[in-house]
Amino acid sequence: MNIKIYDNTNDLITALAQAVCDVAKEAIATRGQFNFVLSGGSSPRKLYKLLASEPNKNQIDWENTCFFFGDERFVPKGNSQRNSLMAKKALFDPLKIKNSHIFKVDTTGSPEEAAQKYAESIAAHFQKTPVEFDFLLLGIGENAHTASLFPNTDVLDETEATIKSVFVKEVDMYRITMTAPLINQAKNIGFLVFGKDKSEAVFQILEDKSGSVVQYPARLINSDDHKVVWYLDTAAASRL
Ligand SMILES: O=C1O[C@H](COP(=O)(O)O)[C@@H](O)[C@H](O)[C@H]1O
Repeated sequence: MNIKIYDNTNDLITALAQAVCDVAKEAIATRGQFNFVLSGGSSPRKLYKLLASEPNKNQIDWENTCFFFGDERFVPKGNSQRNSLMAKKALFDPLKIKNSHIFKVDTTGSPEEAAQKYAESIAAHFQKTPVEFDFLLLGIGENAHTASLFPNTDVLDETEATIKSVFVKEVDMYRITMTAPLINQAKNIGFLVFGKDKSEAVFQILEDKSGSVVQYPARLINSDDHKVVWYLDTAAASRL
């Protein structure tokens, strides 16, 4: 298991930003493109702002970077709950990223249609090559969900590497999410987790042997694999 623990959030975010830059450089040098999956919620805001400012912004060739979302809230374009809106403000606008490089979830149809269209746009981008993102960023909730893989939802049983819609009773809304098999195909996965409020979930996911993935969905992400790195601050790691 690959767990990195930092004294404070700033050190954590700085290290994670450097890891993103390193993967981006390697991906662009070898494959000509960096495919970067963003997470939502509030935790990544600081990371996005750091990536969009000196010196990090000059380390990545943004012209050859494409952005995706691990999950999205099924709400209309421009709604303040959208994960893509936070990324727009913190990352895309400051870096003047072209719209054609941002793969957003279109929520104009039904949730099922949104998931299908998103899966199709990703497949079209990768053409005939395997859908393996270069860096896939994740967070967790206090209930151990990751992306929109929430406890006790059917999408946890999905065996196909794809995009699915799911109604999450807990938050009373539809979400569009990458399935665990799709996430696990990524070349590099980074969990960004800080704060004491997440410490119990971190323990349940990484160390506790009781319960199941149905209760702690982030366990579906292969933590044994060296490509998965947990970036924690001491507060989030305090139960380990
Ligand atoms: O619902 C979500 O929550 C998680 C964690 O968010 P945070 O606000 O606690 O950082 C996030 O990773 C996921 O993308 C988001 O949709």
